[in-house]
Amino acid sequence: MRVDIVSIFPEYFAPLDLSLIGKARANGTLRLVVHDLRSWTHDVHRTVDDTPYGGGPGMVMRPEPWGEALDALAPPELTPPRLLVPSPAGVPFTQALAYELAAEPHLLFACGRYEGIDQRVLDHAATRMPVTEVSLGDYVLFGGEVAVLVILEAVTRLLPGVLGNAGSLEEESHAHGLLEAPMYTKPATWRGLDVPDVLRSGDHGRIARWRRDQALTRTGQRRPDLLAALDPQSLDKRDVTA
Ligand SMILES: N#Cc1ccccc1Cn1ccc2ccc(-c3cc(N)[nH]n3)cc21
Repeated sequence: MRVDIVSIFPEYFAPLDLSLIGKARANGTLRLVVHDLRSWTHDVHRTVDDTPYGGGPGMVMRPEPWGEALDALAPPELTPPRLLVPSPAGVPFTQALAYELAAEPHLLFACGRYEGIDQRVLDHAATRMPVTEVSLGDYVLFGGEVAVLVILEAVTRLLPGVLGNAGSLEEESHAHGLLEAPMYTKPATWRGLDVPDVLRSGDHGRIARWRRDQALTRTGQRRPDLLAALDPQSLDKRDVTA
């Protein structure tokens, strides 16, 4: 997968040299390049923002540098990338969207700052590539960089070979639309607290049922919205027995 990120704070992405994302870049699974938006400015002050039409607080990112950056990174002769623009006004970022993005050959992230990017940048880009404004949640960040770090981590871990044990993808939270069951490791007793006996029973069928029950209980308690969204077909008959 190719990933391009455009930001006025390219140093925000230094963490992408670390850990499993760093390994994915080193082995070629992830070809990631971070670009400084100011590379596409031409004035002595390298200006990227201006006052908003219609008045209001703060500044808006100018369209010209963004237009030149997207022209350079998504030239008409190449297959267009999918443009992702973090925004408080975006669609929710979910595990389902992470899987969708993990199947894309080329992602292009536009990190806004100030009060956002001039809308015409997104409108013009949408005439030649898929554009998705994406939100991490109902709160407001300073800019898109933190959101891109989150999205990239969620997407990269889904790429083939990045996670050592692919099985762990199957059982984790949101993999089946449920929160995952509680996890335990040694010692069997810690500060007077025991690991549930079933997990030490060696009965894998019983353990799987216990984990499923725990996942359903947790999801019902913490995220009833997820439970409501579950396809009833995905709940086997044992899930509904009292
Ligand atoms: N836009 C905007 C905006 C609008 C009003 C006030 C502050 C900002 C700051 N900002 C500039 C870029 C940008 C990118 C993503 C987020 C963002 C995403 C989520 N889920 N929360 N916040 C915020 C961003």
